[in-house]
Amino acid sequence: MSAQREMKEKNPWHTPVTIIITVIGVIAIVALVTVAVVQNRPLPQKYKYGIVLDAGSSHTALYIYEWPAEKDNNTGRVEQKHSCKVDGPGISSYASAPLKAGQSLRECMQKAEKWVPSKRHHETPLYLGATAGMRLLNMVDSVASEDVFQAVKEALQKFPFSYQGARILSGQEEGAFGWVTVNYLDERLKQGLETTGALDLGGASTQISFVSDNYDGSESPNNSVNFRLYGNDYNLYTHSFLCYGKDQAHRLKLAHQTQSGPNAVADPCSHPGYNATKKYSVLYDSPCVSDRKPQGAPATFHHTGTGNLQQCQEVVRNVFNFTDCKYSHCSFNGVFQPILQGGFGAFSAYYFVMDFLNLTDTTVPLEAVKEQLKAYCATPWDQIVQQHPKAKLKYLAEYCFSGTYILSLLTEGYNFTSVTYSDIKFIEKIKGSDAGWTLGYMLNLTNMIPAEAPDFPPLPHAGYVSIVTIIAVLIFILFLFSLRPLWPRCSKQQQIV
Ligand SMILES: O=c1[nH]cnc2c1ncn2[C@@H]1O[C@H](COP(=O)(O)OP(=O)(O)O)[C@@H](O)[C@H]1O
Ligand SMILES: [Ca+2]
Repeated sequence: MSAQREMKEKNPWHTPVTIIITVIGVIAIVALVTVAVVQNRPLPQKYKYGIVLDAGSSHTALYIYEWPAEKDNNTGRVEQKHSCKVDGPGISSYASAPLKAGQSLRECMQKAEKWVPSKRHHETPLYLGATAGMRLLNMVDSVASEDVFQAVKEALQKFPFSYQGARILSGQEEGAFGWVTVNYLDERLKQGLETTGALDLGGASTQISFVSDNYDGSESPNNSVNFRLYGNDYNLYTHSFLCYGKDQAHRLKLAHQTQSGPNAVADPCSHPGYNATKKYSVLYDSPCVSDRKPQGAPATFHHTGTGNLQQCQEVVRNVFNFTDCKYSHCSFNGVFQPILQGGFGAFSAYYFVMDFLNLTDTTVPLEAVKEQLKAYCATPWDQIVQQHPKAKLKYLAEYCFSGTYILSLLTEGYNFTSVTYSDIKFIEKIKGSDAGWTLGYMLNLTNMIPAEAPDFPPLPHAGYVSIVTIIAVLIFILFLFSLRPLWPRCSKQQQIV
C-alpha cells in the first residue's frame, strides 16, 4: 500500500504543476484546432445561375448553368443543371407568324423559373443566341428576322430573369464558343494542357475549330480568334460552313440530284423501298439552294431509295467544291484550313447520327465503319421502320445520308485520314454538361474565365487543419520536455518496486 502511494507521489503526471500544465495545454490545442476548423470551414454552398437559349435552325433548347456563388471567376466549376427542349421547330421557322416563336419558348421558361431558386431570379442572366437558321432568314428577309427577334424578346422579358438580349451569333463565335465549352469542361484551359478541337454539326451550318502550331492567323485572318485564358494565349483556327449543316446539305444534294431529271430522284442515300412525293417549293425554300431550281420544274417529284453507299458517297461528294484553293491548304469550297492537330470532340448532330448508327467507336477502322454503313444503307425501308418504331420518320429516312455525309465531311472535307480518324471522339456530354456553344458563350459574356491564372490558397482546407494540429501537438510536447528539470526522478525506483 505504502509503495503504491509512494509511486503515486513520485509519478510526474500526478504532481499538481504537470497536471495543470497538461490540462491547459490540451485545452489550448483543442481551442486552436477548433478555431482553425471553424474559421476555415467551407460555408454552406450558395449557387448562382445563368440561362442560355440555343435557338438552332431545327429547334431551340434552354440550358441552365449553376456555379458556387463565391467562385464566380475561378476555375472549371460551372455545370449544366438542367436543359429543356422547346417543342416545335426552330425560331426561324416562325417567319410568317413571329408571335408563335415567342410563345413556343414559354413552357421551358416556366420550367426554368422553377429550377432557379426564386431569390436568384433577378440576378440570373438570360441570353438567347440564334445560329444558322436565323442567319439564313436574315439573309433572305431581314424584316421577318427582326420581327421574330422582337417577339422572342417580348416573350423572354415577361420572365423575372435578367434579360441580356437575343441576337444572331456569327459563325466564328459559334465555332469558338463550342471550342471554349469543350476545353473548359475538360479542364484543359485551367491546367494549360494541349487543347481539343471542336467539330459541331448543326442542321444549317457546321463548324470546325482547333489550335494548330502551323497557324498564327496570318494566312486567312478571318479564320483566326485570339483568346487569353488563365494566363495562356490561344490562337484558334475556326470556320463555319453555312449551308453545310446536315439538313441544308441534304437539300444541296437533292437539288443537285433533281437537276438531271426533275420528276423523280432515285436516291442511293435512301433505303430500298423508300418512296415519297416531295414538293419543289419546300426543297427550294432556302437560300442555300434557291438559285438551283430547275427551269419549269413541276410542283412535286418522286423521291425513291436504292440504298447504295458507294453511289451515295458520289452524290454527297458533289456538294463540296474541291477545285480552287488559293491558300497553302484548304478544306473545301476554297476555304483555308491549317494542318489538323490533336484530338477532336465531335458533337451535336455528329453524335446523334453516329450514336444511332452504333458508330461512335472511332478505334474501329474507317473501312469497317464504311462496311457497317453500307449494310445499313442497303437495308429495306420497311425493315428499318420496323426495327425503330420510336424513331422520328424524318430522322430515320436520313440516317444513311447523314452517316455518309459525316464521313465525307470529315475525310474528304476536313482531311481526316484512316489514321487520324481515331483522333475524333463523338461526344454528347462532358461531365454531365452538353457539348455545344452555349456554355462558352455564357462564360465569355459573364467574364467567368479570367485572362490570368487565379491565385489558389497554397493548401486545401483539410491539409491546413492537419498541419496546424500536428504543429500544436509538437509544440506542446516540446514544452513538456522543457519542463523536465521540474519532473521528480522516479523511474529507477519504479523499476525496483
Ligand atoms: O435525335 C436526333 N437524330 C438525328 N438528328 C438529330 C437528332 N436531334 C437533333 N438532330 C439534328 O441535329 C441538328 C441540330 O442542328 P441545330 O438545330 O442546332 O442547327 P444549327 O446549329 O445549324 O442552327 C439538326 O440537323 C437536327 O435535325
Ligand atoms: Ca446548333
